[in-house]
Amino acid sequence: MNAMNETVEIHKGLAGVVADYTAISKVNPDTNSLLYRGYPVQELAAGRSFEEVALLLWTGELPTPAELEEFTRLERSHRALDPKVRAAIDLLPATCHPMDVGRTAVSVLGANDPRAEDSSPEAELTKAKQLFAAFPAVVAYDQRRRRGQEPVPARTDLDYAQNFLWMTFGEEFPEDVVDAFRISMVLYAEHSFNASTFTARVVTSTLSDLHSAVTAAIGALKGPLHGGANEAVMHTFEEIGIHPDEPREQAAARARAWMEDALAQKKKVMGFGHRVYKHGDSRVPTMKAALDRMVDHYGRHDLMGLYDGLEQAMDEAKAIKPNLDYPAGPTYHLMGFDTDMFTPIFIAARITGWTAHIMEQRASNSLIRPLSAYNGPGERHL
Ligand SMILES: CC(=O)SCCNC(=O)CCNC(=O)[C@H](O)C(C)(C)COP(=O)(O)OP(=O)(O)OC[C@H]1O[C@@H](n2cnc3c(N)ncnc32)[C@H](O)[C@@H]1OP(=O)(O)O
Ligand SMILES: O=C([O-])CC(=O)C(=O)O
Repeated sequence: MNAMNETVEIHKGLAGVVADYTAISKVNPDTNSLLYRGYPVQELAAGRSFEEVALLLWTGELPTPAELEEFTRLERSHRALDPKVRAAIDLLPATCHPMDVGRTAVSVLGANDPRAEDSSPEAELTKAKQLFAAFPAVVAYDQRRRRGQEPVPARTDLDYAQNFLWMTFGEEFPEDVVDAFRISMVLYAEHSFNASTFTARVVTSTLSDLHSAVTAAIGALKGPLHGGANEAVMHTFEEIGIHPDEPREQAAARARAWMEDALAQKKKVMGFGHRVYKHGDSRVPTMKAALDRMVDHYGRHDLMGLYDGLEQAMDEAKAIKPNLDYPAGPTYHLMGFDTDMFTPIFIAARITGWTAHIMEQRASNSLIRPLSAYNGPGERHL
């Protein structure tokens, strides 16, 4: 049988392909920078709330005090766990991955939204805001039910980051911990045409609805080559062995040995490497600084030993740098999140970027449908 092999240039994984314009963010690997609507992400992480950053991504501008107040009111009034979502989650086994819970929750929210099929710009923005407000309760409820704990009702006197931690743990956290969490949300919010955002745009390009696009994006985020890497980082630390009282240098030495062995076996180590950044992820220094503060806060220098040991050994062997998932994973661990809740936290952050892209795609739509080159059997007949 003759195989057909069309000779065309293939862009495997769409690497290097520019698929469209976007005005939402600019990832620049040459200057190692990331701009949200023109603002450096480090500046936003230093001084802006996650609520302000969400509005910036959706509307293109930072909100006026009045706009922020209006959004704050709406966001705080949509924080409670929807009973229909709770009922759907309760039907899922505690053995399923929390990303499956997040995906199901968004799907249920969409099915119950009376404006699900209304894709006018006003309806889309409202749906984006409501999803932003509703999702933390899903993460909080899921972690608590897996631990056999009762849910903690949302509070309207706390900001987004404070309330997220409150609903998850039923306690108020010190300011530096809340700040590290807020910073992680800002850094995770948006990153141009990454795999999950592109998925959301593909779904939107068929003129499907916002919740369908976000549900699909969650599926793409789950994989360890994308968002799933933040929890995989913690699994690596666990495999190496976490010993809270171990001196930093000793932990570093064990981590180095583990990495040398992993690379000798040609393993991919999650939390390192990036499709676009080849000299380091623009967001890592800010997230690493937040992690350093958490390590001091919780007195867990053993974790920095593991962190440094892996990073140094990877750098020496392959010059591959950490991505945002590398410092984010241990940061969430120190705050007390269960490891498999890390990627659902990423959903909560990226809902902003995804929905901004859904609105942008819809405003200037063209069906996303690339071509393929055929390399199967030549024509044959029964
Ligand atoms: C928020 C985010 O989503 S950030 C990304 C999170 N994902 C991860 O951390 C997963 C681990 N990293 C990876 O798998 C990759 O670096 C990716 C998928 C992120 C980017 O990959 P690509 O741009 O396609 O690069 P590719 O996978 O081809 O790697 C190029 C080379 O570097 C190596 N490499 C890249 N990343 C890693 C890694 N994490 N561990 C070991 N080797 C690696 C590859 O094995 C390959 O080596 P080779 O040329 O000898 O075969
Ligand atoms: O841009 C990417 O390919 C992955 C990433 O870092 C992100 O989505 O934040």
